[in-house]
Amino acid sequence: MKIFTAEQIYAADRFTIEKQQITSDVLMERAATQIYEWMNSRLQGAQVKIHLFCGIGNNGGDGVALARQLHENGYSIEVYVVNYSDKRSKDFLLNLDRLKERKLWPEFLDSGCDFPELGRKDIIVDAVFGIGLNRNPDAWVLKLINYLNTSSAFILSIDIPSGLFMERVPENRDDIIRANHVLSFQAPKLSFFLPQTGIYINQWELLDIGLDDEYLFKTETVYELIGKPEVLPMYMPRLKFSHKGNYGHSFIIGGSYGKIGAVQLAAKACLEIGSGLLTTYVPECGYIPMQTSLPEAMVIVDDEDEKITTINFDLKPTVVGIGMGMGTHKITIKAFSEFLKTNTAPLVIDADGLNILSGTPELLNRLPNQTVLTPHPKELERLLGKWRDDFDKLDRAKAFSKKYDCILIIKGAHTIVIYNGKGYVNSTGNPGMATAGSGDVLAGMITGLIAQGYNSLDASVFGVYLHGLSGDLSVSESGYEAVTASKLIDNIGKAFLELFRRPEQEQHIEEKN
Ligand SMILES: NC(=O)C1=CN([C@@H]2O[C@H](COP(=O)(O)OP(=O)(O)OC[C@H]3O[C@@H](n4cnc5c(N)ncnc54)[C@H](OP(=O)(O)O)[C@@H]3O)[C@@H](O)[C@H]2O)[C@H](O)CC1
Ligand SMILES: [K+]
Repeated sequence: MKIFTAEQIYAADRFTIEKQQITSDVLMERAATQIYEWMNSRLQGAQVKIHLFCGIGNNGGDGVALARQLHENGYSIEVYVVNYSDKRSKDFLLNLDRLKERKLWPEFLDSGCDFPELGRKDIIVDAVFGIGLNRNPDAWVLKLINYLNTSSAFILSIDIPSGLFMERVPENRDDIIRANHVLSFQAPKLSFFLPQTGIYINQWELLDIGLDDEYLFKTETVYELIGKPEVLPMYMPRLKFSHKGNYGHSFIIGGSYGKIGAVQLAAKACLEIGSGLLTTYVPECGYIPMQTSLPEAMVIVDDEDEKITTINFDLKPTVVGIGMGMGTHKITIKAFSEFLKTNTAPLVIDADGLNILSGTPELLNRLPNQTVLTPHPKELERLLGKWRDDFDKLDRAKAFSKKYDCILIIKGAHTIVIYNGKGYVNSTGNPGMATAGSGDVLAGMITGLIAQGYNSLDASVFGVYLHGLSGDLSVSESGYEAVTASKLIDNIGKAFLELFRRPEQEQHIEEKN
């Protein structure tokens, strides 16, 4: 699903208005009706007090139109106009008049006024600012935002929490509405998915206001939210007349004394996701652990017992995954550097492989095209340098990926795969996955997908999605705290099955037919 910028959303509005031969207030009315229906289906006429805080732009206009619909259907409402500017929008004014025609008089809030009393069980509709916010709100508006945040009432934000910018991080953490739920129009907003801005949103949902399909389809976006519809077409079914040689030979290099487990996890995940063959390269101390825990894998050992000192092997891997638990000893750096001189296979680099790269950046020039790098935040910072904020981080990541023609996977609550100036924002996964070895599993999964013939970008996007889905399945079995990297591996198979599971309702209709 595309993630549009504010400019693109405004352009979509104009295109829709022109093509559907409607006025702009029809779009506003559609927006308000969608929110009304969402609220009504949950409240079912309950006599709870609904406080609507409306700005003076179109976000405020949505709020005022919603107030009218709620009132007409018997809900108990209070409307407040947050009078932060004289530049009231045309459709806001139109809807304000419609409210007054019904003898509904909003309370106007200005600097210096007292804020209304809010009950614990009340509902706040936040329609102060939408996607048009372009500067810091005045101090008294920030005070209001703070006041709303400290109330215990449920906050429903329209389109985006007020105070949250579309493309930059707020200066002060307290200047943004902390929404219990956001009802956003047509498309998700990038700020919902970044660590510094996503924290203001507990849950979000999209409402379709009928923006023109042609515009939405044709307009290219930099960011895309990756869900099932995006990954299903990537799936490569297995062929009936195939053998293990068709699914590639993965080669996983890593481990050091006390960290052989990282290779075990990556190797298991690589096999579980479908790699045809797998060889691991570990220090000698890893031989017995690898052979006993993973009988499917072949093992080559280094001459040294505790660390990798040379990477000598006599096989032609389809793909190499390197770095998990490898350490950054001088001699290991030398071995890695020598390996890069001759390697031509596609690469997935994780953990200490990344630390070596950031300490010896000249090695970056030796990476084959489309090498996949899977850094966690600290490793990413070592590669990119300190970023100003999450948006700057994305810009730096795009520039880095372009410079070295590599695929950069920014791991987080919403992992983002960066390549060729684009960002693929993952939608699966959960905080249970913040656990030891989770990254080793991801690196192994991506390696295993490349082995089977997925191109490195698809393998990254699909691998990240399946990894998150395995995490979601693990949580449904054991709760957040008990998710471990091994459980993620156990659920890779179920994640594949889940991809093809149709919603129960759909199955039921088909059975009846
Ligand atoms: N397609 C859709 O998604 C539709 C969405 N709708 C709703 O419209 C808003 C966007 O409305 P807009 O009027 O463009 O913007 P806002 O309501 O967010 O802001 C209004 C104006 O406020 C000014 N502004 C910005 N920042 C500040 C500030 N810190 N202090 C004071 N004033 C500020 C700015 O105007 P300026 O000229 O003064 O810069 C804004 O324009 C969207 O979020 C949806 O809720 C439509 O209803 C239907 C289509
Ligand atoms: K809002």
